[in-house]
Amino acid sequence: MRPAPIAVALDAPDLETAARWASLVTPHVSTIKVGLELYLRYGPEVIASVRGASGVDIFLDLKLHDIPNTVAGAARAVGRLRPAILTVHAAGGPAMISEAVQALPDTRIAAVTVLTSLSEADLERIGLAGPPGDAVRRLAAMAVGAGAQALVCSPQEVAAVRGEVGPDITLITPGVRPAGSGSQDQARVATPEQAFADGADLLVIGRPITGSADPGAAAAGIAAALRRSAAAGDRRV
Ligand SMILES: O=C(O)c1cc(=O)[nH]c(=O)n1[C@@H]1O[C@H](COP(=O)(O)O)[C@@H](O)[C@H]1O
Repeated sequence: MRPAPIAVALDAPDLETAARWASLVTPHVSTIKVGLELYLRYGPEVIASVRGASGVDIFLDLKLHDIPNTVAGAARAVGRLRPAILTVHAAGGPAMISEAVQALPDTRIAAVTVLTSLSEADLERIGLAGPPGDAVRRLAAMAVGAGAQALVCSPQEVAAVRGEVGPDITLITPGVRPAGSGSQDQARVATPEQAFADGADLLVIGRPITGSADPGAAAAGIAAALRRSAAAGDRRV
């Protein structure tokens, strides 16, 4: 059985916990995500620890955001870790995105549009007044024009973004919460089934899996729910 299109966010305080979560979930999911907490504490060695002997894809979520030359150098610096996906902030602009893409030809550069933790009220305070979907679509089109092969947006916008950028761009959605789970610090959320039905290619899920008493069973349960959705033909795009 193919692993489900889920990236488990290993937002762990220590390497042992991250490696344990990784070994529990990798039979069920395609991807594991290493973010700032682990990478800043342990550096590149964390990747080998969580990858283990598995063939799981590594999603390195560093959300790079700086001038183009600095981001190009940072992207080259992580190239030897062979991440399948590396994030940059779309708001860094087209030249920055393009430099990251050129620096790492074998990695999918994913541009983060509008963080899923931000509400419409937050966006107004930042100076992006209007529905979040408008800013997400603008940033998505700009990022793809600059060469990004993947985008990060909330599941609430994924169908609109798919309409904007077409079928060939990988759409990644955090802000995923199984029915009955609390949204915590996420503002724009939907269920895994909804995100998948609306066209997400990869669902980023952290605490609903890693905060469960049995992360392996939680990952397997969500993977099975996605398989049922796919079998029922629920995917609309
Ligand atoms: O780039 C990301 O992965 C990301 C972008 C975004 O807009 N929102 C977002 O939550 N994320 C990441 O997705 C994960 C979500 O984790 P949970 O909220 O625990 O499911 C975290 O590791 C975040 O860093």
